[in-house]
Amino acid sequence: SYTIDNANVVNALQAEISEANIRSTITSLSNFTNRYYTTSTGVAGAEWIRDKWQALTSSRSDASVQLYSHSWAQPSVILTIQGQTNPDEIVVLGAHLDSTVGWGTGEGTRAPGADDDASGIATLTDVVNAIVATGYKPAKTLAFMGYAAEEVGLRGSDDIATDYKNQNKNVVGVLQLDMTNYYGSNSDIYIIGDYTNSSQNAFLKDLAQTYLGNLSVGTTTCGYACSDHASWHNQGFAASFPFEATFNGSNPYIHTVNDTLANSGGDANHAVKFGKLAAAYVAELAKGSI
Ligand SMILES: N[C@H](Cc1ccc(I)cc1)C(=O)NO
Ligand SMILES: [Zn+2]
Ligand SMILES: [Zn+2]
Repeated sequence: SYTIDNANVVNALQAEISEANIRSTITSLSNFTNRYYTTSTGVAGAEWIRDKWQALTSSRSDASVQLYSHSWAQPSVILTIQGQTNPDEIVVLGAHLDSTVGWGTGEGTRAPGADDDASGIATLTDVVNAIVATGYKPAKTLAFMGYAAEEVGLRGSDDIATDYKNQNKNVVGVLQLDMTNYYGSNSDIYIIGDYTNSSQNAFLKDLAQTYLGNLSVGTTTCGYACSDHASWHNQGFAASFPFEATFNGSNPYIHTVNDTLANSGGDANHAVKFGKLAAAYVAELAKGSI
């Protein structure tokens, strides 16, 4: 069951969420020629995230960053922050680090993937920064994950979710961020209703009402396994996916060379909302203190 009683931590984390930080990370990631799962720049993009998360958490003895190898070139990246009192309970926050322009993407193909999904990686990265800046120590373990090869069948998250299930890891909740920065519909945040957990979705809505009262929250559905949340859902874990818009209002430039920051409005203002929601999710699910 979900409780909302850690406001001092939520407020402190939310105060650190920065449009400039998120925009900077989106820019860095979309500057790789592509982040496709089989290319040298796809591997380099994953290593850039590993280095970034490592640098952010270098002062934290409770944090470690690992590459997670797959059967293809591009690894996934997992940052683990050990829980202080309930370390066996794991809260997962994920986004995918690969990009594509569809069939024929290969070495040298331009695929910036600014919204899909540099925006999700950048949003999570700023939550990590907020955790370090505030000195927040979670009661439960946090696992921040950058998934490889989402665009070719949710393959990186499928490997990891299956592995965690097989190891009987106690994942108490999963939050997916895929496309957070294109403000395409009337409401600010849309909670995806399929391949997700309905009670965790209600918790997200409560978090938004409590801590993001000025924002409007809607619901929508994908109609298929449209991002990495489905990998966790399929293994029986509670997954949720707050999304940038309705299906029809979502970013029309994705999977093209035009998925750029400029075509997402040129700033990270929409992504900030998801950073603040993710911060509330962390503090109220993983609990702990500053
Ligand atoms: N299909 C997804 C993007 C996507 C996700 C949800 C909705 I509603 C519409 C579009 C993708 O390309 N993920 O990488
Ligand atoms: Zn995509
Ligand atoms: Zn995506």
